[in-house]
Amino acid sequence: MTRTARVIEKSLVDFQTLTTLPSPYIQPLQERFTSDKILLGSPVPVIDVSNWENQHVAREICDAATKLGLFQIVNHGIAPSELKTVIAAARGFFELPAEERRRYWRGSSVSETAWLTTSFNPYKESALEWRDFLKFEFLPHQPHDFTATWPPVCKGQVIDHFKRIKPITEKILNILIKNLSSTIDESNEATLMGTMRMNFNYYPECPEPSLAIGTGRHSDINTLTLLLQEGSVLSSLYARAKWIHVPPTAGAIVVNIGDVLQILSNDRYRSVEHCVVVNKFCSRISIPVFCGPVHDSVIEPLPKVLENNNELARYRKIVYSDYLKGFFGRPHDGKKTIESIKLA
Ligand SMILES: O=C(O)CCC(=O)C(=O)O
Ligand SMILES: [Fe+2]
Repeated sequence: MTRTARVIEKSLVDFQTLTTLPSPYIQPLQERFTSDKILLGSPVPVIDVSNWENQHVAREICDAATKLGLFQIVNHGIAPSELKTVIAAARGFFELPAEERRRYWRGSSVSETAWLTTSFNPYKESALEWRDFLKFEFLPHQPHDFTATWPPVCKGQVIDHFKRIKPITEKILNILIKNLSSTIDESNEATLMGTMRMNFNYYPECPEPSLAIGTGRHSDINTLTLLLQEGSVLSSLYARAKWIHVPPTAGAIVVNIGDVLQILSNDRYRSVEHCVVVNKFCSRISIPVFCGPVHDSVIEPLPKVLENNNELARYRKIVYSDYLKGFFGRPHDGKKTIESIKLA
């Protein structure tokens, strides 16, 4: 058995007494995050969504989706105490004894819709990511009791968080699609929001953070991600232009545009490349909720967008399950997946 194989059989959380970074986690120089790569003075928009009907709010959302592909929302209606509860539930899971956590290990999880793993794609990566994650899937056509096998330590909080996030996701998607002179209807609903997935991402303290990466550069491939994050400047999310810090802000939710919205809008909206840096002294939790297509959706620019603007599709059509295979078949690698279906 190789050293990499041994490492990925257990969670990072079980390595906590290390003083140096194990070699499988050492990133090549060009992927390490150094301060000269950070763009200062270019703040991520923070949008107050206390009144969804306000035209100004819609304009700010569409503007941010067009320019950076990422923004934060505040006054969204989820109380700070409710957000803290779901973060605490995630920590509760990663603090369970190893043998309890192992029951959910990918490939042998006691649940078909919740599983734990480490890094992103450990068998394809030349350097591993410094992160464990527990994924929960809300897919159509599940038996009504599909959450029964989820970890009792966090199950209730995951269900509650999902119920609170879902209507916010729908409101943002409605605004973005309306701005394309289109509407959400039976023809596109399953593509825009047929599935929801939630991660508990856990980034433990890292002995040599400057050599590691928490989550490698990528854009999310779904439609829209609503992410709850804790952290600090040195253990946090960064998004591209150069790299812009996405400051953890109490009560705020990060919204990021995924590839499917970029494709559907024929490049009007931009999916945003992002990555996560890790820290020597504090661990970090983030909880993204990924809203996306059902697997058999055909992804292509919306006919209305092409028609209204008299333009040609910039992407070839693709069934979402094939798009997923492309993304999950390689390490995190910037925007390679969307580039692979771009028409010349
Ligand atoms: O931890 C974060 O802030 C972001 C994680 C992320 O990009 C992802 O899970 O897709
Ligand atoms: Fe992401």
